[in-house]
Amino acid sequence: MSNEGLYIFTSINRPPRKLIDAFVGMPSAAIADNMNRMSCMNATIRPINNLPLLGPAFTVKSHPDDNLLLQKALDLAQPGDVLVVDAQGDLTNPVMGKLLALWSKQRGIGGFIIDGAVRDIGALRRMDVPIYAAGTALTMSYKDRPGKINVPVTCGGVVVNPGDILVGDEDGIVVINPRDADDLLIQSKNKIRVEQKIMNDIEKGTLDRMWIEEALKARRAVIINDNRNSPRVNVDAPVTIIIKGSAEPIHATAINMSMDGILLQVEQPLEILSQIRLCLSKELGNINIVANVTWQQYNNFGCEFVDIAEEVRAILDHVIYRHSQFGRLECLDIGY
Ligand SMILES: O=C([O-])CC(=O)C(=O)O
Ligand SMILES: [Mg+2]
Repeated sequence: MSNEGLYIFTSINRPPRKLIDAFVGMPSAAIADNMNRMSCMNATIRPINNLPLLGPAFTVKSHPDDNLLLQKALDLAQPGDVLVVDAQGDLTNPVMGKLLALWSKQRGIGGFIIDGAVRDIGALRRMDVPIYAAGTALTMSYKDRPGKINVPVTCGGVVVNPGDILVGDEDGIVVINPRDADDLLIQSKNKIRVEQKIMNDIEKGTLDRMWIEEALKARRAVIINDNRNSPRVNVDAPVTIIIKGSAEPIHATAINMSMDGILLQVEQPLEILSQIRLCLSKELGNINIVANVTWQQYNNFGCEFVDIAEEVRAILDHVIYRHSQFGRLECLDIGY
C-alpha cells in the first residue's frame, strides 16, 4: 500500500569522491559568484560550530518538529554524506542535539544542514561535526510523524536534490549540481585568482577604481559636493552691502548661496575677514544678514553668514528650496 506521507529511498547517486574533494578549502563565496546568485542557501541557515562543510546531500523531509525520519536517515547515510533536513524552517522543537550529533560522528557523517532548530548548543559547538541550522529551540521533537528520505527538499530557500554537492563555510552554503561541478571548479579557481590580484593591488596601492566612475556615469548619477543639509543654489539677484562706518552702500550681485553663505560679485574690493551687512533683494527673501568675507577670487567674494536669527533661517531655507526646485524665486506671494 502506498503511503504518500512516509517513504524512504535508501540509495542515492553520489558524485565521485574525487570531484567532491576538488572543492576542499574553496570559499563558498568564490563558488557562489559563478552561480548567477542561484543555488545559494539564504542567511537563515547559519553555522552552529563554524566548521567548513563539504559532501553529497542525503536529504530528509521531516515533519516540522519531528525527527523520526532524521533518526532513520542517520542509520542509512554513508560516511561523508551531509544530512540536509527540510523542517520548513520551523523553530518550535529542535530536530537534533548532542545525541544525534554524537551518533552521526560515530557513523562518519559529513555534517548537517537543518532548516529548523537544534539544541544542546554548547555540546554541538564542541563537536567536530559541521552543523548548520536555522536556529535553536529547547523542547524535545516528536518522533512519530510522517516524512521522506532522499526526495528533493528545500533548505535555506533553495532546492537540494539527493547527491548534490554541498559546500559550506561561515558565509553560507552553496548547492552544486554534480553535472555543473567541473565547470564551476574552473570558474571558481579563476575567481580566486582575480580576487588575489585585487588584494595585491590594494596592498601595492595600484588598485584601479575607474570602473566605479564609469558605472555611475553610465547610470547618469548626479554627484553633488555640497553637504546635503546645505545645498548651494545658483541665484542671480541684487544684494546691497553695508559696511560699518561707511555711508555709501555697495551694490553687488549674488551668484550662488546656501544656508551657510553667499558668493557675491562686487566691482569694488571687500576687505577679507571684514564683517558686512547684506540686504538681500526680494528674490532672495528680502532679508538682512550679517556675514564675514572669507575669500576672494577676482571680483568674486565668498561670504559666510553669522548669527542667523531663527526666522531669517526659515526664510533662507525657503528661498534656497525654491531656487533649487524652480531655478529662481518667481513667485513672491510668500509674504516677504
Ligand atoms: O533527542 C532529540 O530529539 C534531540 C536531542 O536533543 C539530541 O539529539 O540530543
Ligand atoms: Mg539532547
